[in-house]
Amino acid sequence: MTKTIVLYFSSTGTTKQLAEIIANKLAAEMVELKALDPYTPADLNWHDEQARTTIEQHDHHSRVPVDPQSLPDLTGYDQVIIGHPIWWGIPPRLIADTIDHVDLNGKVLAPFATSGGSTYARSQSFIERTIQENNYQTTVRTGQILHNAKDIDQWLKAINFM
Ligand SMILES: Cc1cc2nc3c(=O)[nH]c(=O)nc-3n(C[C@H](O)[C@H](O)[C@H](O)COP(=O)(O)O)c2cc1C
Repeated sequence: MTKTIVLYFSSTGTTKQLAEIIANKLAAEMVELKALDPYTPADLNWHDEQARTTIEQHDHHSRVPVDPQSLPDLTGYDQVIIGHPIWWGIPPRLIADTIDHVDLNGKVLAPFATSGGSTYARSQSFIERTIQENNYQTTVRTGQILHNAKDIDQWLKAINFM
């Protein structure tokens, strides 16, 4: 039987809600990714040029450490779903650090996000580039911005996860 795990990062709970719906639908394990240095509300203020997330997200190819204790062992899983918010058009940079530190070789990876309006296109490129940087043999499905249970059903069917 195909085994799926859902990893998610969520700073204000929106992505978490969707990750929970997905995990329930697929009867999949779910794991929360945490920043090694947790984000404060001030860090998330995109109106502030000096806010931590503004600086991190504009620092190309940088990595933000994920808490290694939040990382699961992916041995035995065939399919990996990664959920995240969109920050400045792309995934939070700890998602790249996560990809660096879990072994995605041989897995099918399906990313999704929640956003205030951005599409998934730039995030898809970000995820695919990070997979290439790690030389993983990973099949990356087309990611999507998800809003509700209906979107989730459509997406999971489109990527052959349901
Ligand atoms: C620092 C920061 C930057 C953001 N940048 C974008 C963006 O570029 N495009 C967008 O559509 N939404 C943006 N958002 C909105 C979030 O993607 C959206 O609120 C998301 O659902 C939050 O998910 P979470 O509650 O799981 O953290 C940003 C939010 C924050 C905090």
